Amino acid sequence: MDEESQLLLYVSALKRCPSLRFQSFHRTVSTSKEAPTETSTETPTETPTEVLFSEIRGIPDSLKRNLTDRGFSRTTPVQGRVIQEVLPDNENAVVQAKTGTGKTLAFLLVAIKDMLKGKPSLHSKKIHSVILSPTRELALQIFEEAKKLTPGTGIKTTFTIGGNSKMSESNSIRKGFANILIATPGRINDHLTNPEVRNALSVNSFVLDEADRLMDMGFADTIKDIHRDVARPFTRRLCFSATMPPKVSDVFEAILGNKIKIVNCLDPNEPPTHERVPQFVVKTELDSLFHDSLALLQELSQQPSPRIIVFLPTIGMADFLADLFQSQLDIPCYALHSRLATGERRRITDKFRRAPKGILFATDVVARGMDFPNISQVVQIFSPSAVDDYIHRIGRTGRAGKSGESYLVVPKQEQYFLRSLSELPIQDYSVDGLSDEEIIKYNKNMQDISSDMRIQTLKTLYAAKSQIFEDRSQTKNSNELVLKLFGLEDEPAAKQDLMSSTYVRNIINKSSRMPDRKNRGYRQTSFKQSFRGNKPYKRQFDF
Ligand SMILES: Nc1ncnc2c1ncn2[C@@H]1O[C@H](COP(=O)(O)OP(=O)(O)OP(=O)(O)O)[C@@H](O)[C@H]1O
Repeated sequence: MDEESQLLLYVSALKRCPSLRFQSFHRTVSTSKEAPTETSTETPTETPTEVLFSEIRGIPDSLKRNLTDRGFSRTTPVQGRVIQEVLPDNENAVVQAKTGTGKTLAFLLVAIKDMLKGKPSLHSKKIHSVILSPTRELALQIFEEAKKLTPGTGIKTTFTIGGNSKMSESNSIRKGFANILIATPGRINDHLTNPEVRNALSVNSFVLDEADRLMDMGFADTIKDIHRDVARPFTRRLCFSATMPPKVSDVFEAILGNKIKIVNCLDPNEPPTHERVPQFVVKTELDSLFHDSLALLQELSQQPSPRIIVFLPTIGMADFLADLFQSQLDIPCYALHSRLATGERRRITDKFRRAPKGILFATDVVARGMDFPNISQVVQIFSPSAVDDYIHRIGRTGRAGKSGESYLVVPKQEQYFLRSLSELPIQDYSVDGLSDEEIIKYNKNMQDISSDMRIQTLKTLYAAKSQIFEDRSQTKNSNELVLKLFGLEDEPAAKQDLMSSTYVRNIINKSSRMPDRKNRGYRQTSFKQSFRGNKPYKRQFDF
């Protein structure tokens, strides 16, 4: 079968097989003459994947010095594969490797090599590499990585992200202070309406980090628009992520065209998460979810250097639990989400990054790509929206060969989600309950939070977790349990306030109209209305 049909076979297979992931392919559908075009389900290639940076040809001594200064002597497997299979030529590539394995440095090395073109340093006022990130925090992190990598190369790096001064960004670009531009999609798309910015482009590499997330976040058309404005015939397109579900294939086709090299570092015989990250599940009742979460965090806080990230389903929940738990956890608690101003987000991110111990209560704004050093545990309270989210969240710990642990605290109403994790090595875990004294303190802390705040937070939970309340056989019970969870069971005014929300009422009424869950295949609710009324619900991405 010729190479062109290999590629068509591959992309159409991606569309046909919903469960297909790149694991079953490696170095496939490359239409480059010199690379093999076999389609195989074997384990990744035997190419030696960990090479010494000092032995790599094609990167200048200044770059090698900067790597040594970072304490990096040899590549990680994904870096080794990318350096040997992607760096030498100018092909587009899709690279998949587990979380925390050094994908950032891999694509930066390619971008730098592509713009230096064999010269030891660059003297240019043009943008030669555009790197897209789904979140501001990740864009800033990539920016910091690039700045540490480029001293002595003449390469200048800048970023454009929402919440940052657009004028200063535009000046940097127009005055030629940017050869590498790291951006979030919305902001760069704004800048590209400026002809002076477009004239500054001579892009050798167009990189999508967390590529599947970028295409999944409703950005697909924006990504295509940016690609149309940024890419030139000589531009190399690179897509990187730990997960690459097939739903991104049509956008891939639009961006990657018909010359794709697939570099897959996942072993199909291994789970997609780190074997170094033991995974546990705490099964709990809805009304004791906070109690059990607090008890777990108290237990984890006793270890020598507890640095924990707790993922919550909504912004309100992140703020609420950081506030509620702080006085019963003897380590600093931080809340991070997209409703904070960019400056505040940077301050909290930096503070937690430097803290010897602490707990970061966050939404998925830090679920992907974020590299906080020495995260001892990841705790997810409520189930994530999808298996990929579960994998990326876990990937915040166990990075760069370090150890870590993962805990999922899930109420009975969401334990169906565990079926989608059945291939992962998750063990049951039970926490010791809070002592009577701690329960008294907890209840006081809960009552110290205004019932308005508790109601508002509870409403966000209805919005994000409507499926918990849709099951008619459990709705009445679930409504009572969440009121108890928020200490509102004895506050009729609060119940009244909750029921005054159109959205909440619609969910509860909807469940009364729906057949019992046992008579219908469970499906993820794609709710039609925001809880602020009958406006069409636009999935709010918290980034
Ligand atoms: N060659 C190397 N040697 C040692 N450490 C490395 C090397 N390359 C990267 N690292 C470190 O490994 C950690 C993870 O790197 P990085 O954040 O790029 O992983 P990733 O694969 O992009 O993760 P994610 O999938 O979560 O985005 C970082 O702390 C980075 O500094």
